[in-house]
Amino acid sequence: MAVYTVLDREEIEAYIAPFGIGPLVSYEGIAEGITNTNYFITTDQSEFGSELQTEPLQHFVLTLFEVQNLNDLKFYTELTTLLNLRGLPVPCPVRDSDGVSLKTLQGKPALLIPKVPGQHAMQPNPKQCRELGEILANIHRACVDANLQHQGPRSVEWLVAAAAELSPQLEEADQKLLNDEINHFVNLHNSNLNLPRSVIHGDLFRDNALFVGDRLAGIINFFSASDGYLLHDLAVVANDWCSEHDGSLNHDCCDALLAGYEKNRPLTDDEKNVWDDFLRIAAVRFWVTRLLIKLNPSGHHRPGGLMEIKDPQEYKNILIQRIYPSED
Ligand SMILES: Nc1ncnc2c1ncn2[C@@H]1O[C@H](COP(=O)(O)OP(=O)(O)OP(=O)(O)O)[C@@H](O)[C@H]1O
Ligand SMILES: N[C@@H](CCO)C(=O)O
Repeated sequence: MAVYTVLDREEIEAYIAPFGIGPLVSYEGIAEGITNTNYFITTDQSEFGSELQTEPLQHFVLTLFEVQNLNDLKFYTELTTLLNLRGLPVPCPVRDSDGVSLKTLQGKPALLIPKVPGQHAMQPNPKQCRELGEILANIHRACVDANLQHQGPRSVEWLVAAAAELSPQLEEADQKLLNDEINHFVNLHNSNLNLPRSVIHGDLFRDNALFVGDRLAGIINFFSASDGYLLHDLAVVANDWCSEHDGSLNHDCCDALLAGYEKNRPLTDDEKNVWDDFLRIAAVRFWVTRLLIKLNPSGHHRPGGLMEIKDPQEYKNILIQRIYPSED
């Protein structure tokens, strides 16, 4: 569940009033998500629309941030507004008449974001992967053009320190797997990689995109966007969107993802040379974050309960399959 902070009708009505989005019709806590508190909000905008307006009800997501810091949220607003203005399917926070979007509710930072229609593609097809690749490339191009910069907490140094903390808690075989991969990554990182970098989404899993049929309606959850290799973003997507149950790569989906991406931003030769390494790095990164939560759940409490624990084994399987791909 992800309603850590419970809101009542009066609180929500008072919060949305300055945004001029019409009176509250309904609200409902969102069960999905693990980090923040989210509510779906429906308002009636008929008083603002013409008689020709066919859909007076408007839908939003009200997010209360349980962990993000204000600096990250200001950057999130700047980034999503820029991408939205570039015509990309990325919703950005609603502003009040003074141009303010970030306010507090129950003492926590909060944002009101238009709801994207559609469903998460939990079993994506190649067409959807291709579409995602095309849009991801355009997001990367927009970030490079705007020369955005924002430091995130998940640096190489963080990964090395996290692995060192985890290692003694793992079985011998897993310790070796983790330490070998970290060494492999550090060696690669120190080899003067000359790869394009910019701000990246960093967590573009299937539950952070919505499709109407095969059309990508929107990408959400840019809350941890920060500086990184563009190729890392693409590898995170490939691992989550293009893996079979045993972790092996679904080549139809992955080829479609890469073809869509390269239509709008061809990979450089240097990027192609390290693609397989980046799939491994992206797998280790999520194996580590999931292990950290699983092995230290008390460090991940929220006001209303414990965070959902995502399965580290899934990412260990993906990692093993990227190192030793099974025969097709
Ligand atoms: N703008 C939006 N439009 C449509 N649905 C949304 C939107 N924002 C959030 N949701 C829905 O709410 C769910 C939870 O949101 P989100 O993924 O941001 O949760 P979180 O707990 O903040 O993040 P995470 O689970 O990735 O750590 C999403 O999976 C999605 O189904
Ligand atoms: N997408 C992440 C959780 C949020 O960062 C995971 O599946 O491990």
